[in-house]
Amino acid sequence: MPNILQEILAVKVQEIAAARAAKPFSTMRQEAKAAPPPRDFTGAIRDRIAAGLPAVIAEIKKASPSRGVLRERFDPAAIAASYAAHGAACLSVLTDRQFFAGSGGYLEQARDSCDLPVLRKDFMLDEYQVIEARVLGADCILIIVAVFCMPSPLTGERLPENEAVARMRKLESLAQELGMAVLIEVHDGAELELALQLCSPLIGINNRNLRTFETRLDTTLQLLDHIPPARIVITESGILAPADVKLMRDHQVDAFLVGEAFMRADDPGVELERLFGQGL
Ligand SMILES: O=C(O)c1ccccc1NCC(=O)[C@H](O)[C@H](O)COP(=O)(O)O
Repeated sequence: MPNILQEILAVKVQEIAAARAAKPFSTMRQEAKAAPPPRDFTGAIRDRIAAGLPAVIAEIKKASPSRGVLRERFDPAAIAASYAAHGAACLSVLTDRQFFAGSGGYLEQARDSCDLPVLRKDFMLDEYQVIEARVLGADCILIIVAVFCMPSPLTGERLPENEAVARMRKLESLAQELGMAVLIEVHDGAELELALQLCSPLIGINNRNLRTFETRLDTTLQLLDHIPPARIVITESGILAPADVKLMRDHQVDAFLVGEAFMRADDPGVELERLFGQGL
């Protein structure tokens, strides 16, 4: 039985093939030149931390495979404006349609309604998606290391480690060439070893196991000591209460990626302040 990540990747492979057939890579490259200039995603996080504040990447997602529909009344522009008014450092917008009810249009609407840098939250496999992210206006892409450690949806074979790293490096260099930041996401020690072979400073530790959905904040605490101080640790998933924020900050984790807690609230920005305290 394929796990959810494998199911998602199988769909991505088809989506990428269809997108490439509809608009070639070279045309997308041209379109990327006309995209709005990138905003400094890493800088926004560093500035918050340097000021002694939590750096919150506030997520915009209508639904998820583990939770179903999170928010019926879904207006990405209004949510982004509320996040900006209540102290978010950056946005994360789900663009996957089939599993998260997202879209590239949501990213554009969110980015247009504020001046925060935006992460395109999707399952990146191919350079085409990186260019597409920039065309949409994204300032950061996500590289999920688990994606490159899975058996391929096409061949059923697992990539050797050096090949997995080479593929991730290709995506990372293209993103950097286009002026975007890269958030590298890991869930365990083996993935972290591969992530540290890339050069982006942003290391996301996903507390959620994307194969089983089990979410444990301990995941961040266990991996922390293995991350060199030059990298910025971002704890992702399952941050629901002020006590979760305190636990992380007590361990010097000051950057957060939060979705569900905000999406379930009447006003996501007000919930951000409630969770992280006023004065952001
Ligand atoms: O959330 C899921 O169900 C999920 C399933 C498969 C792949 C990824 C998935 N989620 C992406 C995320 O990691 C979260 O959107 C993000 O970290 C925010 O988490 P949360 O605050 O718990 O919404």
